[in-house]
Amino acid sequence: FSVLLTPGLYILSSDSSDVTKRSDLHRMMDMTAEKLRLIGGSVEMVDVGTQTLPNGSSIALPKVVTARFGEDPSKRTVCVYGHVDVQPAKKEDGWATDPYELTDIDGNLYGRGASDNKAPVLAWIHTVEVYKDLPVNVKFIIEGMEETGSNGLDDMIVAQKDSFFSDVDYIIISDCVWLSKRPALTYGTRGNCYFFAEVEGPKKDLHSGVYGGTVMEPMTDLIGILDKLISPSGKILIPGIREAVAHLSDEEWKMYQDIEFDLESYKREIGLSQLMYSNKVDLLAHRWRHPTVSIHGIEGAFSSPGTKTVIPAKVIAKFSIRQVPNMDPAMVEKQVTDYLHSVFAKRKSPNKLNVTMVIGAKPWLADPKHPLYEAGKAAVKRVFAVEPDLIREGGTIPIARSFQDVTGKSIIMLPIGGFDDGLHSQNEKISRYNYMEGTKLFIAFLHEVSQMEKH
Ligand SMILES: CC(C)C[C@H](NC(=O)CN)C(=O)O
Repeated sequence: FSVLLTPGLYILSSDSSDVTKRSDLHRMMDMTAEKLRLIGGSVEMVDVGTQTLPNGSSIALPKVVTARFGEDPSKRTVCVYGHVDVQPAKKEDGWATDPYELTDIDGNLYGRGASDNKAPVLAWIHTVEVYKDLPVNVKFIIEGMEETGSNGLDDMIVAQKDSFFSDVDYIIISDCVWLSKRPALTYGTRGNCYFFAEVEGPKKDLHSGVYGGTVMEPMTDLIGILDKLISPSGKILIPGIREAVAHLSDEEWKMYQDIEFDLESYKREIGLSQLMYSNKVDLLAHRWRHPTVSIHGIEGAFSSPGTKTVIPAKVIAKFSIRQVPNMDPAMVEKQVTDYLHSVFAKRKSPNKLNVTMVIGAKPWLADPKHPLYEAGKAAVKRVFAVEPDLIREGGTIPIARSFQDVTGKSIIMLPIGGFDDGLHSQNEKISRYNYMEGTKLFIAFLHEVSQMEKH
């Protein structure tokens, strides 16, 4: 994947959610391991088992790549986590360029996974490569299933807690972006509970002219229950969800208040004239530390151009709920399942509803007063000559909380992606500036960590 930063070259479509692309994902892990070996790492590819597909069959999960550089007991040891799988992307989604051909336009490198998370992983590899004498020991753990919930990684961490992780002092994650043009350090992420809600009716699709009006349609049922998840003003309607949310403390409110963030530029960036909240603190709080429901798509629905007049026999809605302290995915699974069944029952439909939670990732929160964040601030000041923003992230790094709970190590998130990188969207990119200065930031950060007192 060193091809990532060579414009005009093919980037592997390492889409972890599309099982037909699994061979590309396996190649991606092999190339990652090879790159780490080439620069002198002791590399292992850890088998994390298989994945069971909805049809009951199973396929191999991509191996997790671990690497070690240096074993000097007098130095601190950091572990860098990253992922080289990506979200789905098709040119027809509205990309200006082929998502799998890296394209350099005006200093921006466009391609799926450019910012999330291939360039940051590569920047870490280059960091290790350029140091003649690393000031700290560096370990890597690079996975290929982050975008579908880090399947298999939890068990691996538990299994290697007393081996791979035993000498690790700190864990560093660079899988997020700045809030604005100002560099940032991230101390919290939301979790994610991802659901499939399937409504199944007739044994096959039906002609809506011939059968319409005589059957209760699965799509109508599905849209009806989806509409009961969240109100137009963003109030989650599932009983129990809002009650679990931790209160926003005065200290946190003040931190948000002090962050420079311009709502007008935010509107411009996403192309909207109105937001859900019109003041900065409310907006940031709802982006970072309140739950939300997002409806992502409906499998089985007619979605091509044109006018097919069908009644789909079976439709599966995909939606997710971002998790914040003190929500618990197991509890959320029960709340959502019970609620949707009760709403569906009121429709008195003969169709069948099946609700399953396919990802249950917890939120993560660190103490931004930990000395690791002082090291981060010093590194940002050295490279960018400004103080970083201390921010939370609305997205999810599924494994962050397990790293914290299982290994007990302190974590810092050190983003290098730009606020407008378009993660998961059309025309994802990373700028050459962020990539180059970001690499310098990592180099400076390792130096700062080597100067820290051990915690
Ligand atoms: C559980 C999600 C699919 C994880 C995903 N993570 C990221 O985008 C970070 N690279 C998310 O949607 O937040």
